[in-house]
Amino acid sequence: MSFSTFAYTGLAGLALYVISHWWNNGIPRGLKRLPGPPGRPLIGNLLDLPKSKEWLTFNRWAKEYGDLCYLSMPGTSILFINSHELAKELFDKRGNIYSDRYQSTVLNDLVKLDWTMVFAQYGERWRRNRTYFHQFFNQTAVENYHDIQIKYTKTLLKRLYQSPEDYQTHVRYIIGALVLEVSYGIQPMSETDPFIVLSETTIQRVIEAGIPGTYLVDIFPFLKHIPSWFPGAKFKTELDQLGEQVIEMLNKPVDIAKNNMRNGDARPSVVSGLIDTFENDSNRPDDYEDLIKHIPGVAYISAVDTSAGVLLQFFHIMLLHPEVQNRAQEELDEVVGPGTLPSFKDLGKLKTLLRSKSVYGPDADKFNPERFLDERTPYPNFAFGYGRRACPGQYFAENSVLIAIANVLHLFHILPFEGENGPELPAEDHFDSGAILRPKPFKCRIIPRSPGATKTLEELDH
Ligand code: HEM
Repeated sequence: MSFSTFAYTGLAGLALYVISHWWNNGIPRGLKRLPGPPGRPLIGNLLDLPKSKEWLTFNRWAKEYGDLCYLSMPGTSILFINSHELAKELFDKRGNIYSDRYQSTVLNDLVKLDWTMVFAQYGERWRRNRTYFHQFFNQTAVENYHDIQIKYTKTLLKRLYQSPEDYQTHVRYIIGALVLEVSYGIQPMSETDPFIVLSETTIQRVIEAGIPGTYLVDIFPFLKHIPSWFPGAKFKTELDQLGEQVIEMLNKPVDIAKNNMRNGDARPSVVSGLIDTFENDSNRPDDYEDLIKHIPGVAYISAVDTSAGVLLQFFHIMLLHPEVQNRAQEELDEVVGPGTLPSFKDLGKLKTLLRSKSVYGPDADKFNPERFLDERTPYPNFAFGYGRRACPGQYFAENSVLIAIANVLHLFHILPFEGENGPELPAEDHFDSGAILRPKPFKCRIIPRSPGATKTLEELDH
């Protein structure tokens, strides 16, 4: 096929595709369109998708259109579910039909991330991988990681004491190191460790590539068939390279872990646990070597940005709500006492930390952790999703984040940065856009709460 024939065929295909989609607007005949922003001819709601502060637009749509809000555009449609009850009904009760994942052309087909449990289609392969994952991250299994979580919490305290202005780097480092150690038994010594750098850059690129609209091929999936040499097909080479980077990220730490096992100096980890399981199993699956890479790999991909994001939100919230900070510190003083660090046992004795009005009442939008002092208030675990695809890392995440928060609050005050014109506070909505909500960088002061806290910090051995 000559170049021009190919180009014309492509354009004709595009026109047919757009017209047919526009004709029926993605809705089967005989059914009514669900409520949602009206959209434009040909492109539907493509331009309605917000480019920043998405949550504000989503919130406005929820108020305007109700529990269900529907958007359609070439290539895909989106249904927002704006009620806790409806989400429970669909994902918990009807999980057998509503547990699939959106198959992204960029992430699934081109970067080839369909092996990860996060993006996998609902089915046998996903179920089996989730069972293996669960073995290492269920509510009882995560107790094995308490010591490692305490170790990195102490590292965080020490680093905050030495260079509080770099708190964001410290948070990302300790979460990355914690997950590397749990997954592979590897202990990275600093944020410049090659594994940390490789995984940080890879995950960042995956997150960016996954934002709908970063690549046109997400909107016009047929573009994935054009050959890499075709003008304008640079995206294919870029996404191929990203796929190779992901494979490198999966392979390298497993090779090190296996090497350590051969030399007899491996720490227990998800990788060593899987190798032990498969070694003694005559019925092990044919692709067990892949599972040894994929199970810790998916833990790493899913754990770091989410957990670090929540910890960074904690600094943001404490700055904006000093009264909540004081209240939590008073409670820590009562439960833990001076000269000692909060432990996992103490967490059970502490009460503290979404916005569903039907669940939390008319002031659901207000940051008011005291509402959880009332034992009738439902625990907000729907932050981890609903139904069969709900987050399987929830217990590990809660432990990592809560032990760090309790320790930081017990020893430090988080205070506004003193600028030339007085105290500076980040705005309430000072957040980056994207699938994982993270505050944009902001300055603050993190100082020991008392001479006793300084002494405890001086004595830390990490
Ligand atoms: C505070 C931190 C975290 C939050 C807020 C969070 C939240 C979520 C949410 C909302 C989902 C999607 C659920 C759904 O589709 O209904 C999810 C999925 C997932 N999370 Fe987490 N997560 C966190 C930490 C972690 C950690 C630490 C791990 C691993 C140890 C992890 C592993 C996963 C995996 C593998 C999935 C995909 C599950 C599937 O599709 O079957 N997450 N998470």
